[in-house]
Amino acid sequence: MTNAPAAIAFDRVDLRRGSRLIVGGASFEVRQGAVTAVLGPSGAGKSTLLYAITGELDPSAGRIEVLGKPLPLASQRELFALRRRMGVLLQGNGLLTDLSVFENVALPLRMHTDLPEEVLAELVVMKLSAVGLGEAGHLMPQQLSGGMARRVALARALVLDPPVMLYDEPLTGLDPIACGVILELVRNLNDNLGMTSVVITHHVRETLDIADHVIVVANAKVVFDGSPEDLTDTSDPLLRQFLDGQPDGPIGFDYRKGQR
Ligand SMILES: Nc1ncnc2c1ncn2[C@@H]1O[C@H](COP(=O)(O)OP(=O)(O)OP(=O)(O)O)[C@@H](O)[C@H]1O
Repeated sequence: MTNAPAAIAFDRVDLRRGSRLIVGGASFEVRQGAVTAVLGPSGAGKSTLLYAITGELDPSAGRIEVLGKPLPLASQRELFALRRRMGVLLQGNGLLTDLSVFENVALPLRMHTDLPEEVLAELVVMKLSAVGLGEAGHLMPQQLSGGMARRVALARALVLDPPVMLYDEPLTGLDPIACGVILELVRNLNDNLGMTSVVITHHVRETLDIADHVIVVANAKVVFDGSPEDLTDTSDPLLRQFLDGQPDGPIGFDYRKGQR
């Protein structure tokens, strides 16, 4: 796994919002085929990294490469083509409440392909089955539990067979059992569909169990880049504060205008 080529590479990347540096000098690689967890305290810049990967936020310095393409891309057309190759599961599920589960999952296929209806239906049912909801196509979003809705959103993110899946806080609002189901799906889908996965999360312990590789962002920097085992065993005071959930330590929680 560690010798697999990089699906995503950051080289000394600075990300700003206005003049404010959110993440500075970030260098790391996401290996093809791996599940990479991006961890860090609230407001550290994890979602900002995701926006940089999807090309929604251009770096103010450094180089980003995604699936062999250096960002920013030359045209909107190229950017849309790249985005089609990235499945994104956002914090809210973003299901359309007036469409059935089937139609929600079918939406990207209807927008981006001209597949005949029977092929489209087969693909939708296949993806719903992959998340354990093969017989739920007729339900409306209001009839779903939180965990089921998250799985429908996942099926929709997967329906165009993206080589890369990006998950932003996929466990928010779910009970421990539903969290376990989602994390198991992340791992199994990654392996069975031959994908590369990036999981941004606050759920440190649970996610370390399924991750191959971990990046920790804190104090506007990448402060750890390594294996889950090395993170768990670390004696670094900043990482220990984060892992053990201690309120006092090297990680600052104050918002300061113009700095981090
Ligand atoms: N569009 C924006 N304009 C200005 N500042 C922003 C914008 N989006 C995020 N920020 C700031 O960037 C910082 C990092 O935010 P980000 O959402 O990346 O953190 P995070 O680590 O994902 O946090 P959380 O875990 O709470 O979701 C925050 O201080 C936030 O206020």
